[in-house]
Amino acid sequence: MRNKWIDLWSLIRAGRPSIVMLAVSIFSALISVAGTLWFPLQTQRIIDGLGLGNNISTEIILLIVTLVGASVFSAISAFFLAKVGHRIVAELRCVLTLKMLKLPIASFDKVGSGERISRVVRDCESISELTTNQAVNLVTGLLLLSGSIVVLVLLDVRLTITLLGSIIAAFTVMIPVSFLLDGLSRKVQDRAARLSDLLNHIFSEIRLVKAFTAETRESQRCQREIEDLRRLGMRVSTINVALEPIISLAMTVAIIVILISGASRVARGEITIGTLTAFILYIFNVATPLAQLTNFSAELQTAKGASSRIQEILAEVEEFTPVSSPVNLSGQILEFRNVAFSYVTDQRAVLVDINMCFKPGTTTALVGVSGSGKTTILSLIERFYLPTKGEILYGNISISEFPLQLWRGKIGYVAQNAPIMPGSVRDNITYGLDIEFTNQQVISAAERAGALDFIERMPHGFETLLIEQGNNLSGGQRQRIAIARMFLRDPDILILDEATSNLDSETEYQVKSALDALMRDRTNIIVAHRLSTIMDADQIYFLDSGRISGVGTHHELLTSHIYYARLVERQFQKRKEPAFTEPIS
Ligand SMILES: Nc1ncnc2c1ncn2[C@@H]1O[C@H](COP(=O)(O)OP(=O)(O)OP(=O)(O)O)[C@@H](O)[C@H]1O
Repeated sequence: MRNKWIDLWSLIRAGRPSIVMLAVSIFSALISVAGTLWFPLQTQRIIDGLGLGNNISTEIILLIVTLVGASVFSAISAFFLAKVGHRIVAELRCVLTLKMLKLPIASFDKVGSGERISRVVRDCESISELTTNQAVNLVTGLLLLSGSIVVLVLLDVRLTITLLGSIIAAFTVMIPVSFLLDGLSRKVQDRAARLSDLLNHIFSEIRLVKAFTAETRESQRCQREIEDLRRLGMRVSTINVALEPIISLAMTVAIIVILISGASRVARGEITIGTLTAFILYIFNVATPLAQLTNFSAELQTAKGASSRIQEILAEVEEFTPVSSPVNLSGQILEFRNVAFSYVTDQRAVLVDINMCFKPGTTTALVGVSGSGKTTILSLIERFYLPTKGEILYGNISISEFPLQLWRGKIGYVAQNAPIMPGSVRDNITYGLDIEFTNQQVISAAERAGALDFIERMPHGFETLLIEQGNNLSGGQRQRIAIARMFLRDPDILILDEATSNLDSETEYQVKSALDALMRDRTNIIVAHRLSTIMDADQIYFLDSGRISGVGTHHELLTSHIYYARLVERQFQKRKEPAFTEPIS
């Protein structure tokens, strides 16, 4: 079990709080608290002075200066603490985001993106709440409480005991209620997060929802969450509604108790009327910090939970990358030697005894039924995962020995759905490339990818913003943007996960010619779905349940591999009746 205090403290330290700002803030808080402590005493002097018929104008000016000064310094203190707090959170969010980006893909298989977003947004916010508002309250509250008690004891011990007794009695009632409230508030937070997760899923898959006319079903699913949230919210409000009269009743009782016992002592001449007034004013100086401290303890629990979750992520092992590259990373043979692989989330063997060879200047197609392990092979080449057994070699050196950035920089990956990142067309074409490209280079890449025409027709050309997931682009246009990116990247190894979706013949022709140009003189590895691609390949690996069951050219496999022949017939000659009925694997 991790120590939550250490987790929280190390996170706050990781946020690199400014010592100077903290010092300014605490110094201002001290001045403000001194003013707040002083003003009841000043009021006492004014009242007692009035009773004695003294001139009190200087005292009144002093009171005003004290009150205004206390407020100004309280604001300065709160401002600087807030500044420190926000810096801590911003720093934490950056550290956490960078850390998550450095985690291996396997880590994302275990924890979904929704939960990760919640760590960066919500958990960091809890720590922000603690380090900004709550820390301000804690510092000023503790100072005010201890200072008030000292002044009260100096003024009158008996009345102090009466005042503290009545306030503590009131808080004894309030503390369990506020803990109940805290538990409920946390439930509200969790349910709100569930609702936002659900909404996130629904809206990111809005096409699926609409295609299956599932609007009513999804809206009912949301309604259930919204209803639960409403019920919880109502319970919080009911308790709050009950708590407020309890607090004001407790304060009234405390004032009445002080007034009664104080008045009798004034009558006996043991204290002045000014002292009694000061005591009444101090009730607020004692009660307010106590309420703040109760709140602080609840927020502290939330922040401790949040910091443990954040620390869990920070403790995860990042992708391994050696620091130096021993060889020239170009034009070498890429080879799989006895590779086996299983995903950590599912111990099943996904790849078994894979031996493959990809030569520079050739095109290799990976073919097989869905789930046979083609994409997994691409992921291993990209080093998204490490083989469970065996080795992947480049120029006879294990690819795990190359610095990750250098290795991935040699590879160009055109994914099936050609993902688009938020930003302009230009940003997307130059995505992930460190070198600055001239406009002419970007235009030429777009032209070679067959994308220039449609980009120029867009409202702002290369500066047109592509909305989320490239929804303002067609599938073929997205692919051509991805191909243009590859022309700039100029990789040695080109990996293509061919789109399964059908493009119209004109677009397919454009994409194919762009790809042909891109593939020239590279090591091309294609997960192939189109017959034309397969026929053009120099060699084909046929995958069957994670094993290679055939290798050769299209014509060789057609005659030697019955499953290949059947797959070709079934997948690519769809107009004909399938020639067989039994499953392929
Ligand atoms: N992230 C993952 N975690 C666990 N299992 C996975 C993961 N990705 C894929 N698998 C499993 O590994 C096996 C091979 O999947 P893979 O995606 O490599 O197949 P594929 O041949 O590319 O399929 P398709 O042609 O449908 O894309 C499948 O059984 C799949 O369920």
